[in-house]
Amino acid sequence: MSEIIQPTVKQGAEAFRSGFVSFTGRPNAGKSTLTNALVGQKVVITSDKPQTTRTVVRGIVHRPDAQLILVDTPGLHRPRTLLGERLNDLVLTTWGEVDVVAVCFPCDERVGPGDRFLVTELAKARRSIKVAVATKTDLASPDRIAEHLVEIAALGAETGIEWAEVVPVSSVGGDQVGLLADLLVGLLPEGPQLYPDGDLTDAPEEILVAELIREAALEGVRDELPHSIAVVVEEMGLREGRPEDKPLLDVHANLFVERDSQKGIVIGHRGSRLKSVGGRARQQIEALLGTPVYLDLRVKIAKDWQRDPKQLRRLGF
Ligand SMILES: Nc1nc2c(ncn2[C@@H]2O[C@H](COP(=O)(O)OP(=O)(O)OP(=O)(O)O)[C@@H](O)[C@H]2O)c(=O)[nH]1
Repeated sequence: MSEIIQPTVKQGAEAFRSGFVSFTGRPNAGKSTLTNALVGQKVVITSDKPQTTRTVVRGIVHRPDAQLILVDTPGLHRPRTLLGERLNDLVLTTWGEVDVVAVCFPCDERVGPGDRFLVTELAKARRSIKVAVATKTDLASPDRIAEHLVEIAALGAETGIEWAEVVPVSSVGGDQVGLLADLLVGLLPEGPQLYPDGDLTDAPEEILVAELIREAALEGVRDELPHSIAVVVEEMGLREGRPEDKPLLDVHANLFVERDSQKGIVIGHRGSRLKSVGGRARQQIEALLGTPVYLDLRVKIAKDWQRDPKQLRRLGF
């Protein structure tokens, strides 16, 4: 899935364009949902818990005239843990490498200090073109959207950023998503196709599967617990000796929490919660990979892993 093929330049009246776009914005701004809406399939997980995104995952939009590679970054925030610092570093590095940075400002929230912090940092990344996206327009009145666009323009002026475009969209309603794709393509440099037709992401399957399990585990948990959950796929492979028309994919995964008390919550009364998490995750994995799945999911404690460099490495950060 992840191989980069030899560049081929597609022929046509208009030159083919290709490049990288990074969505950024405060936690919960709708970046992951927008990535999936543009790709047309779920390639990154989403949730209503802030700071869901931890890895840089790429979604790939294939068009006859262009290839748009979307880089989904964690939300930038004032770091409180070592994990927080690592995630912020990842964001700053990404901004220096992409062609376009698109900042998401959710319409159901005012432009605020969190946005100002982020945009002030972004202004330092001089190389990339900047676009503003007003997300979640389905949650706001036309008047509120208009006001929001004015606030976004003012923030640009205040921080010295010149927005190449300011685009209102609703990923859930599918509103203006196509227009946003057109505008982004227009900002990309001319270049060859970078990924094979049909590839929608270059994240390894183990990562996608771990993320789907984490997404299922995040549903219904509160407070600090979402941040304490990490999932690692230890082993994944087709079970041997199965008939060719009845394959079964074995997935062995560990779900880490930071404390004993959290383990109890995740497992639930007599394992009920873990069972439903496993069931939901299994359905999503089967939908993604198109094979029946046997999911062996175990809960383990990695004490205070968010603050421990050794544990962070082990969990892939
Ligand atoms: N109504 C509505 N909800 C949306 C829209 N886009 C995203 N959401 C919701 O907003 C929440 C956050 O969306 P995500 O896409 O996970 O946000 P994110 O910016 O990637 O979040 P982090 O990974 O935490 O930084 C989820 O509950 C989404 O369903 C939209 O266009 N309309």
